[in-house]
Amino acid sequence: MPVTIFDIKEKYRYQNGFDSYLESEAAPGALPIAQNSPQKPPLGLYAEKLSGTAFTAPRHENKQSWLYRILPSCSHPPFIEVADDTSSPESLTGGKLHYIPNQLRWDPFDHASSPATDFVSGLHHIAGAGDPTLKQGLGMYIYAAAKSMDAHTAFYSADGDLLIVPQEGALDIRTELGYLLVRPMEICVIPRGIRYQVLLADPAQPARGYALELYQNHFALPELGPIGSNGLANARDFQAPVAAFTADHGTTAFDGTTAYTVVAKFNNALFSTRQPHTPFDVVAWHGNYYPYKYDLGRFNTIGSISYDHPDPSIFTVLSAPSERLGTAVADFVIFPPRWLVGEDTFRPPWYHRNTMSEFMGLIQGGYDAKKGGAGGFVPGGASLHNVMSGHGPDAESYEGAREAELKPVKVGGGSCAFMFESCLMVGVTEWGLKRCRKVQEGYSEHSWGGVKVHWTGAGEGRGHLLE
Ligand SMILES: O=C(O)Cc1cc(O)ccc1O
Ligand SMILES: [Fe+2]
Repeated sequence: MPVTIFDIKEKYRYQNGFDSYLESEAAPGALPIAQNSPQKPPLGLYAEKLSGTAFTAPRHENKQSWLYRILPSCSHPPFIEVADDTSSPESLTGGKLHYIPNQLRWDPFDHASSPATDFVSGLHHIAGAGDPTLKQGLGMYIYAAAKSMDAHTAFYSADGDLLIVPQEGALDIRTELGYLLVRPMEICVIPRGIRYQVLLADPAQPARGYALELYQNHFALPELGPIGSNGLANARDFQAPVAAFTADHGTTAFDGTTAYTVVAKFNNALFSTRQPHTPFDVVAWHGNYYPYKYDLGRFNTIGSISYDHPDPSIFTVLSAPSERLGTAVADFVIFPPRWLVGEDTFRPPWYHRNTMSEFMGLIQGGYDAKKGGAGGFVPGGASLHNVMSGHGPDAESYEGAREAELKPVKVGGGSCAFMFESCLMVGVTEWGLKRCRKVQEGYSEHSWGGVKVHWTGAGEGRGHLLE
């Protein structure tokens, strides 16, 4: 049957709200009224709770959802570890982490080299910190997929919440809780444990992008302080799916004729099991633990309308707090097109050494502090400026901005860079340093080797006490 616009609209209906309490049923009467687990849930469904925080987490942090499904997700044979050959391009494990103070930049990462590579086999661990077994830290990933995941395969991660940033190719993501269409310039978050399948929205358009896995805590909207009650990413612009299910449940859960594969990411290793029933059999759900998407074009950018370049925290879309107030394990920050009007101001980012680490990527266009083109900072590439690794505009961008006429300028029309910023020192995997073969030789020399001396003062000096 040809797919019609009506089908597409039905498939991608959303409910709006960040951290809201939502509910959806794909068959009338599937949600129990006024209780969660009746003796016999409606329509012969099973009730299953999915928790995203400890049962006893404070109310304002508590995240749970109730799923009403045809069969419970425990009904599967044991998981078996998938052999991981780290020399294979399909290896998720990036290898040991290397901690180095040098500035690093990567050319655009390759698209999938094999037509058989899907989202899971094309997911590469590039950098990270901490440990999923301790639920501490984060992992950063690059993905490249040439094809949709098999229609009978679902994936989940026990390691954390995955923030996906498509750079090329729209993703049609089927989750247990419903569908999300995520195009470049949109992002989504799939919480820990939720099973999903990543399909290419256009099978002719291979997908490539970035991802961040949060081993601890969950993303929240940043505080707005004096900005007030609206601004940056507004809660109502986050979209959650509506329930969508298929009734394909085999005969018994353990009969030999297995039809569906479930792949689990567990401590950065992959395990799989096969079961006769589809994991996408959730007929209804309610709760505040759900996958969501956000269109970066809806970001309400705020900046200086007087002078000086503010901290990039004003561009924070989502923030995952650490235990320390105001300090994030992971901030997701974007640099969208915006007006620069600052008077007597060096408008690009200042030179800096940061206690936080900064992993940056470019979704489209250019970035005002770095030259583009071959060997520059280009879409699909990345950079890492680790804890206290000095950086800032390259020499060329500095000279340009120093001399620029300070009229109002729209910077970055049609462009969008982003940053995964973390309070943790970030290690780079073997894949990131070597196997991907994208590290730019001489990045720091090309960028800052040529910074000019503009000093106009004397050859020596010493501070004097005021008399
Ligand atoms: O390093 C970067 O390009 C990211 C960045 C941007 C900015 O406007 C201020 C500080 C900062 O780290
Ligand atoms: Fe920076």
